[in-house]
Amino acid sequence: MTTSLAVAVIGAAGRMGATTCTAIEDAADLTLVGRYDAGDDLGDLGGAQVAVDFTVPDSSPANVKYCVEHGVHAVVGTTGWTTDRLDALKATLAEHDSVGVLIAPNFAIGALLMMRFAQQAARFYESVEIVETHHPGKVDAPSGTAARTAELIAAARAEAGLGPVPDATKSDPDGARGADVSGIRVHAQRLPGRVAHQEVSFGGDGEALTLRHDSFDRVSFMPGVLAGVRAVPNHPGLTVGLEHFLGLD
Ligand SMILES: NC(=O)C1=CN([C@@H]2O[C@H](COP(=O)(O)OP(=O)(O)OC[C@H]3O[C@@H](n4cnc5c(N)ncnc54)[C@H](O)[C@@H]3O)[C@@H](O)[C@H]2O)C=CC1
Ligand SMILES: O=C(O)C1=N[C@H](C(=O)O)C[C@H](O)C1
Repeated sequence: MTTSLAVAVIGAAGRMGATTCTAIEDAADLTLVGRYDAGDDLGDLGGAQVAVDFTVPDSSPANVKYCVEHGVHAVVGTTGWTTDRLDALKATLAEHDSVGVLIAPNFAIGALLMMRFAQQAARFYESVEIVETHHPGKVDAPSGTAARTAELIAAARAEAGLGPVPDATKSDPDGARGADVSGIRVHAQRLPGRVAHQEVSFGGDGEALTLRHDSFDRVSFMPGVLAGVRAVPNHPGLTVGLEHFLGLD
């Protein structure tokens, strides 16, 4: 007989939280034991073995700390995990070494593949830029996915001995060239009708390579979220990136 994994959702009233609650309810091997949103006391998290956090960047670290301190594994989709926040979480996890936390900038399988392909292509091209497009309700820019893609590309470029991306711009008072993330230009668009989209454009002598991923619906994130929920109890400590649970590393 297989036992069901008890799961709580934090941020349950939000766009991703609500979709996640439905996906858990529809999964035969998972039981939704708690829905929490802003202002709720997390209490014993309904007896959850795993909590999923889709809240806001400034709330997520405290929620995840609470989970770890209560022996509950966590799957985190919320963005905004700076190095300082990750370091603080690692310190908490060091005191609770049987607990696992997965922080995933993007749960969509195609987005993970796009990031991996971008990492592979990076060393072959002199120039690269990223354009991310999201719904106007998104509170952070650039997206966690774009920031992570830029960091992966920057690391691959450095390893290949590539210098800075050529750019003759001398005057840009309004920031038309976008954000500089680890030396990679990132541009963010916010448009109604969009969910989550990213294009990585590489340029070389007389050629271009464009990698594009589109999430047209939040259900695109659910197979990844559920894979993370099922795997995280077997991965104590901190894992950043769902790819590490999918054999993509
Ligand atoms: N990793 C991934 O694949 C994805 C990540 N995201 C990220 O997930 C986060 C949430 O996105 P959405 O659902 O679109 O936002 P949303 O604004 O629709 O939902 C956030 C929810 O969190 C609640 N909340 C705020 N503070 C809270 C607290 N302290 N405790 C409990 N609940 C709290 C809000 O009331 C709201 O219901 C964002 O950081 C977004 O970038 C979104 C989509 C996919
Ligand atoms: O806020 C969103 O919607 C999304 N957030 C994540 C991000 O910032 O990368 C993942 C996905 O892009 C959707």
